Amino acid sequence: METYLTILLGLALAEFMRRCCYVVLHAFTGPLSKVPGPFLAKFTKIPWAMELVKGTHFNTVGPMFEKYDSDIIRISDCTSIQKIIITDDLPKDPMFANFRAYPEIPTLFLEVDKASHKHTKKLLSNGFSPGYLNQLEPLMQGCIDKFEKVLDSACAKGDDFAVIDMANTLSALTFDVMCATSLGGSFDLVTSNDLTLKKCLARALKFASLQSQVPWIRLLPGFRTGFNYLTAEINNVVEEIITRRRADTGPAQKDLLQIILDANVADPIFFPEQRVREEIKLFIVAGSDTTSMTVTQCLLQLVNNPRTLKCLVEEIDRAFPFKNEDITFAKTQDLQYMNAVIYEAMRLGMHPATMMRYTENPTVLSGYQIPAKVNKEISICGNTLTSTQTTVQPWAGAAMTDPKIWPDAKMFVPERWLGEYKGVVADKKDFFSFSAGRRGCIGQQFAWKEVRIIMGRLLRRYEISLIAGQSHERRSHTTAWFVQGFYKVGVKPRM
Ligand code: HEM
Repeated sequence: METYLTILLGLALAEFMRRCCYVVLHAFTGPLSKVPGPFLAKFTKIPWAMELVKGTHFNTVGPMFEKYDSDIIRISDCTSIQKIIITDDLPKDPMFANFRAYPEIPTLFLEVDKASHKHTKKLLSNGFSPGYLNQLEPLMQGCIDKFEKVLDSACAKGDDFAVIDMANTLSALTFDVMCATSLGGSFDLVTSNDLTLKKCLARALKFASLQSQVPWIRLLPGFRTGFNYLTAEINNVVEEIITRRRADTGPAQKDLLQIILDANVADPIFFPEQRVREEIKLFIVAGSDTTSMTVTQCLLQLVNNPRTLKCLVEEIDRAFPFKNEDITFAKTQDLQYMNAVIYEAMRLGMHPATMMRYTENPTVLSGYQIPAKVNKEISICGNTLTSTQTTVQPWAGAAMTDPKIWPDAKMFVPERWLGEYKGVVADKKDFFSFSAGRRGCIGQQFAWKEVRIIMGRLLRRYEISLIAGQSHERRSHTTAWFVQGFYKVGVKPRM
């Protein structure tokens, strides 16, 4: 018995030593060994995975760029990012399959196969055509009417001004807008101020991050039950959305929800019943907190930069001289200063970290030869595979605050989008908040309309002010969130 045990231990030790030798050899002679990076990253991905699960990668990778890259090759220069996502249009990293709730059910965002993605995008793009988006305006305006009522009633209670948690109120508003315009009806969260769904979505996204880094977690007993428990509220909302529409005997609808349901009827193999649910969840996630965070980011910058706030309010007052004038998609579209404020707030604060691609052929990025073939083990949906790719991750946050491209890169200067600033005119090709190319944001025009109209209506009717002493620290699990859990702004009706 003792001999068997010794042999077994010997074999385990030999295997351990073999793996260690492989890792060391790979670190110093492998195809990526010449690409600079933190020393530890040559041997293990664990520190990075921990950052990702905590949501702090967002804050820590930036400083790493000043010195390093790492074993996923992070690319921080604008030209190489354009090459990755537009010119070469590299395929999406298979690792994204690990983010799926069900390994075999993709969504538009989590589809990694080029042909299937193209097919899905074609199916869903009718829900984003310019003509169709314009028809959504009354529904969007209806949600903002309710937002104004909430602000009015808070202001009526306050002596001087009301303190509004804009991060959460706007999150409720954009959730309502998404459901009202595209998913069959608002849940009026802005009025109820119910944060249950928001918390549920945040839990689900955090869990998806964990699952992407530790894919075998799915194999644990009770995993599915636990996950369903964590996401119960959002699952109920999705069921309600589907049941409501399927029971509707009124005139046929043509919204995004109907497009998704029709895709299931037309091809239940490509678009099974569970996929209907997953796509609806995707649009709720992709289309609400991204937009609310953008508006919050604009407000945060404006209350901290009174001169800019004054210029923007003046522009809005010139365009809408009468307080009760309709503030519409069409009339806000050409507000130059407003557009510049939104671009600049997004440049500083909306940095997608999800644009991972892989190199099919050897390619030069940021001056380094990146091989197409790196033998490394990756885990996809719980199965370990030997991958023959190099993952490249465009790091938009570093590119959009690169001092070589943006003078006073860390400062909020909307004027750079209106003409020359310190000898440089901002180039929209270097702006990646919506990504770009084939995998760029399908909801970009939807978001622009929504952000402009919320900002226009808010600043035309209310004076906003800084509530000092708040933390701006954020974390990210696919979408960003404030560590303090809120962002407060002072609000007072304008005379
Ligand atoms: C200001 C608000 C928004 C921002 C900053 C934003 C940003 C982004 C970014 C960066 C991507 C690419 C992610 C990647 O490649 O990994 C993306 C994709 C996507 N966005 Fe948005 N988005 C916003 C609003 C919206 C809205 C309103 C919708 C829907 C109504 C939406 C739906 C989607 C979808 C479905 C994808 C996946 C597209 C694909 O993979 O083909 N987004 N978004």
